[in-house]
This record gives sequence, structure tokens and C-alpha cells, in this order.
Amino acid sequence: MNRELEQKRVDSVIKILVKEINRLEDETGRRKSEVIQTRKNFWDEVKVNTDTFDDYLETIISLRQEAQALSVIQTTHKHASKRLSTLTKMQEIPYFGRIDFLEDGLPATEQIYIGISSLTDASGEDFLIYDWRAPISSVYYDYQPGPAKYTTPGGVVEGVLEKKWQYIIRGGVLQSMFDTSITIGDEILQQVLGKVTDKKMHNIVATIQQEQNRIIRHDQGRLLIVQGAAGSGKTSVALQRIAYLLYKYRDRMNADQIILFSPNSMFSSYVSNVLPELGEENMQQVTFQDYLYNRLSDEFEVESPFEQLEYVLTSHGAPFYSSRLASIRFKASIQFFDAILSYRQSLELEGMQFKDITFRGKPIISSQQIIDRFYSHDTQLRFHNRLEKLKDWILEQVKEKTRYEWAQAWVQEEIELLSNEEYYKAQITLAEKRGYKKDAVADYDMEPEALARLIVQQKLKPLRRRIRKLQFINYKEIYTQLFLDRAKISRWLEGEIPEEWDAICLGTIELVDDAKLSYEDATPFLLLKELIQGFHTNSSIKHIVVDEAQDYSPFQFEFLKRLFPAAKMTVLGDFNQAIFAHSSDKNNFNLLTNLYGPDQAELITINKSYRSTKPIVEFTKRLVPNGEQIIPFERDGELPVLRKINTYDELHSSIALKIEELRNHGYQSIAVICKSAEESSRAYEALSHIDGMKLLKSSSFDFEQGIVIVPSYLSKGIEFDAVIIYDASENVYGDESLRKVFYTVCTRAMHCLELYSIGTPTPFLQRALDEGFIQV
Ligand SMILES: Nc1ncnc2c1ncn2[C@@H]1O[C@H](COP(=O)(O)OP(=O)(O)OP(=O)(O)O)[C@@H](O)[C@H]1O
Repeated sequence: MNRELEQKRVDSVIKILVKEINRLEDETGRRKSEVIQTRKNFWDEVKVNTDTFDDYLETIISLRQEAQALSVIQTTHKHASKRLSTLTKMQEIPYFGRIDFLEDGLPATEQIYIGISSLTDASGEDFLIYDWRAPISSVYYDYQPGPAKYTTPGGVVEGVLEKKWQYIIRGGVLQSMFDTSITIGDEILQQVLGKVTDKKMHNIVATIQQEQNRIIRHDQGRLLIVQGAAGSGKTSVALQRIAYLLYKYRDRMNADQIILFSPNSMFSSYVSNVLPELGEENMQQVTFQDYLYNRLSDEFEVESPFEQLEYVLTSHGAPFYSSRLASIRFKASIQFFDAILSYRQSLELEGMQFKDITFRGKPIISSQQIIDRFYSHDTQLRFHNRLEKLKDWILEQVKEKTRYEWAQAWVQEEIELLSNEEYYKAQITLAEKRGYKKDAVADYDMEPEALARLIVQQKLKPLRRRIRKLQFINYKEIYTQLFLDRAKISRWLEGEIPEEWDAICLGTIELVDDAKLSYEDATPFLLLKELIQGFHTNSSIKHIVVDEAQDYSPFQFEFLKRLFPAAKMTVLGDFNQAIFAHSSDKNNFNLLTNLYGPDQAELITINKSYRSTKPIVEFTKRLVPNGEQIIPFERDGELPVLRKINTYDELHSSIALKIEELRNHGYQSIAVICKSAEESSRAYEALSHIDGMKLLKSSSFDFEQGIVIVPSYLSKGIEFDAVIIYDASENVYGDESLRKVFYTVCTRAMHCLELYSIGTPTPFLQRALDEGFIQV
């Protein structure tokens, strides 16, 4: 193919793009002034008249019409600006691929150019560029030259893919192009993966691989589960999939209706570029921990998953360590979820606990009176309605019991203490109640009894508010009842009572009584609370994507399902990286397929790893038992190196030298990865003199590029040009339960991996050492 001709085509497409960009700039400018003008004139167009009912109706109708007109202009403006930003990106890289496709039954081969969005010629009929998400574009990702087909809403289209080209166009200049049927391997992918990292993750639109494309375009059932090796592109694919769904369902779904659950806030910042690069708005991003915190932090000091993990990683052998682990595992299980459902059912008949209602420290209604009242209601009534009736009764009782409160001495004392301002405010309130107009407030002579009653009302306000919010329910006590004794739990729990139950009970009650909630208790507590007060579901969300899904317990998945009843779910994870203590012993997502029933679920496994060089993948796959399945992408590099060291001083000076060397080599992101936050702070103390060195903490919000020290669990999902394992000794990574942590940290390296060990290295390295996949 003639390169000059191709550049000419690029030029002519860019000309059309520029024309369209100019037109849109005009349009968005115009629309913007229209919006401003309409907002300004809003109240001129509407005549507010509420004298008669008809006038009132007319006012409402004209208000609606104006609001609608404004909303139409705003939507058009938003669409035009979005298109403008996409086309501006395409001016730089109009397209990245081309297929020559001969459709069965048609006389001529069509050339399909593929970019981040479609573009037609002036007539609007001929596509100069096809959107990468269009049905025909899937041929580009799915086939090598030969017979090929793709699915459209109208059916399957078959034909022959005659040629496939990859282009590198930057700033409108064609830099290179490859005929993929001639070149060996994936040249562009080689180039992309060989580069040093950037602060943020990038889209992979030009080089999506066939098995990844299947995940991106998957559209059956409510649940898609992806089990993928470290570096197989799960996060990248998840984001491309969101872009695909936004395109396919553009009439029905917008970015606000998709939520991505990320492992931590730093990760959210790390991936925040991908969708905008593809011309799409970002989805909502949350962490499960933030959600729990939002819902529970008023009542409790809630432990974060990182604090939990820090305990698990650093407290081996501490008293109650093993019962805490047993507790974490039990509270993550479906059995416990179901037990809570049964427990909630049983509360229909007995067991509800309430707080005493007190006013100024004096009891008005005792918890026992509330219990008696609650269980005197007809049990046929729905639970929630019973609570509503109870609430009304309590409010009524409060009113009754405080009827003569105004005559009490404390009220007079309060009145005497009123400031002038407060006194005046009270006068306004009462005067208005008596029908005085604002300017006649001074004419009103305040009656002492009315003022006293007002004072009582104001004092009662917070109490009434709490009652209306059902805050008289004693959730803490209801939750801890689950942990009172063996006889109790066995009523609700199917199957065996967990090991170390008595210790689990003691630990749980002690914490909750102290207004603390461990991470493992947070979701179960919230579930019980929601089941009692009525679930705060969110039906506007249409899709949720859960990344690093191995870190979620089966319990949490059940919870998410209830929280988002209208959503489909995409779940991506890697059981080799399951580092939380609640992770299932079973190394797969099989249990999860039951979430919506097996016919609603598909599980796809991807084993090819793109992040690291071949020598690094060959090494890391030898760290985990089922690693043979992992296939490296062909990219050269050095074998990982193990350096045995005797003292910490020697360790720190070697690391400092290594960092210098790596920096000189041109690597931009270098991570010293430690097991825990505790080890990280020690390392930081000794290495902070290194120019630009930063310590990443669980509270960090932005993903910092450069040279960082980071604890294992915060490095999840993220990658670095070079990784230094701070101390890979048996001392640190001795226990079998840490194998997956060790695998996770080693798989963060893209180009270079160095391991240091003070004394005997971890036994996890044995196989790689025996087989020569690590240099000593
Ligand atoms: N098709 C592809 N084209 C270009 N780069 C890719 C492709 N697939 C994956 N990558 C790159 O490989 C690296 C790893 O991808 P990603 O972080 O999405 O993997 P992951 O499966 O989520 O990894 P982990 O589970 O280890 O966190 C990223 O740099 C990503 O850009």
C-alpha cells in the first residue's frame, strides 16, 4: 500500500474533521449564549399569578414549558460539546486501524477505517471512519485475514477479511503502518507495552485483543465474571467495556448510571483518564469502604479494609489472632448472610430492641414499653408498616408526656437566659403564627405561656427528628444479639457453628459496645439495619463494574445485588491476588455464578499477561500453584534479580544505588514495595533522603508518579516501570497465607523487578530458583 496515498487520505479526513470542528464551535458558542439568555429571561417569560386556581395552573404550565425549553437547549449544548471534544481528539489520531472486508453477495471490497468515533462525508452516507464499537469494527479485533463474520441487530453478516492494517498516526501525521498479515506478532502492541509508564492509565482501543474484545462486547445475562491473570488487562477491558455500553445503549444509558467499584481512591485517580480519552464521560467511581463509611460513620468508628489487612499482616501470633481470622471468614460467608435474613424474619415475633426515649435526661418512654407496643401490633402487617405505626405512637406519647412541660421551672430559666436576638426571633415566630404581617411584629405582645410552649417545642425538635428517622431502634443491641450464645445462632444458621465461636462472640460484642465496627462487621451490620428500616436501594444504576473482585466477600456481593436491584454486573478479578483474609479458599468465582442464578452468569477466563516482560511473567507464574496457565506476551527483558543482604544498612544503601541506576536508565515510575504500612514507614525513614521519594498511604488520593514506597495492598491494580521488593526474606514472607500477597507485589513490575532479602529468602521463590527463572 502506498504510504503517500495513505497520508493524503489522512489529510483529507482531517480537513473534514476541521470543518466539522469549526461548525460545532460556532454551534456550541451559540447554544451557550442561548442557555445564558434563556436563564436570564426565565422569569420574564413566566407571569407568576396565583390569585385564582386557573391563574395558578397557568403559572405552573408556563413554568414547566420554560424549564423544558431550557433543558432541551442544555442537552443539545452538551451533545455538541461532547462531539466537539471527540473530534478534537480525532484531529490528532483520526483512526488507528483498517480492514478490507468483502461481504458475501456484494460485488466490491469495502475499506473500513476504525477510530474512536464515527465520521461521515458531507452527504452523511459514506463512513470515512467507523466507531471502534460499531458492529463491523469487531472484525478488526476478532479475525486475521480469512473468512470472518460479525453480528448486527439485523443478524449475522458473513464475508472475507482480505486485509488488516494497523496505523500509527500522531498529530495528524502517519508515522507508520503495518499489514498484520505480513508482520509477525503485534508490532504496535509491542511498542505500546515497551514504553515507560505514564502517571495515568491509557485506553487500549487500538490494540484490543480478541479474548478481551469478547469481554468488552459481552451482552447476555445479568452477570459477567472475568477471572484474569495479573496484567491480563482486566481493568483496561472494564473501562473499554463501559465505553462500549455507553455507545451501544446511548439512547438509554448515561455515564451517571454506571458505577465502578475501585479498590482505593488512588486507583480511581489512576484510571480516570481512560474514558475521557475515548470521548466519553467518566462513570461514577466509588470504593466499597467509602460507601460503608458514609452509611455508618455517624454511629461508629468504622475500620477500613486496609486497617484490617494491616492487622492480618502484622499481628501473627497475637492473642485472639486466630479467632479474629475465623470471625473474618465467617462474616464474609453466604451462610452468615442467610442467617441474618432468617434473624430479621424472626424479629417479626420477638427480639426487637429499642432505646429509651428521654427528654432532658428524664425517661419518657422506656424501651420495654416500646417493645410491648411493637409486638402488640398485628403481625400480619408488614414489618415496615409496624415500625411506622410505632413511630407515630411514640411521637404521640412524646406530645402527651410533654404537654405540661411549659410550666416547669427550667423553661422560665431558659427564657431568662435568652439573648435579645433569640428573644426577637421568638417574637417573630409567634407573631407570624398569630397572623401579624412582617412589618407589624413589634405590635405583638408576647404571651408568656406561648413563649414557654415555644421553648419546649424547640427543645423537643431534635428528639422528634430522631424519632422520625427511626433512630429509637437499638441496632447495636439487635446486632449483638446474634452473638449472645450458641443456642441463638444455631436457630438462624444453617450448617455448622464456626470454630472459635465463643471468642468471636466476645470480640464482636466488646467492639460494638465500644461504638467500633470492624471491617468484617460493617456490611453485616448495615445489611441488618437496612432489612429492618427498609432497604435504601438505588434503582437508577444500570450497570455496576467491580474491579479487583477477589477482594470482596460473597456476603458483600449479595449486598451489592440488593443495593442495586436494576443493575447488571461486570465483575473482574484474579484469585491469585486474593490477599484479604476473607477471601474464599476456593480459587475461583464459581460460587459467584449463583448470584443471579447460573443461567444469568457467564464466566470468562483470560490467561495472557501483557503488563510485564516475558522473563518477569515466567518468574511470577512460578510463584503460585496454578501459574502454568498464565501465558506471557512476547516482550524481551532481563530476568528478575534476587540480592541477598545481611544488614538493613546494606539493604538501604543497595536500594539507593539501584534506584539511581534505574533512574539513569530512564525509568520514570519506580516502586519500593513493602508488605505492610508498618514496614513501609520503616523503609521510608531510611530512604527518604532519596531525591523525590514519596510514601504512599491508604489516605493518599492522587496516584503519585515517580519514586514511591508503598505497602502491598495499595499497589493493587497499579503498575510501575521497575519494582523493588524491599525485603523478600522468609522472615517477612514466611507464612503460606502470604503467597498471594507476594505474587501480587511481584506482578506490579512492567520492565524490571529486583528482590532484596535480608537473610534466607522466602520459600515462595524455591521453584523459580530451581528452574532458573531468577538471577541470584
Ligand atoms: N490489548 C492491550 N493493548 C495494550 N495494552 C494492554 C492491552 N491489554 C493490557 N494492556 C496493558 O497491560 C497492563 C495491565 O493491564 P491492566 O492493569 O488492565 O491488567 P489487570 O488484569 O487489571 O492487572 P492486575 O490484575 O494485575 O491489576 C496495562 O499497562 C495495560 O495498558
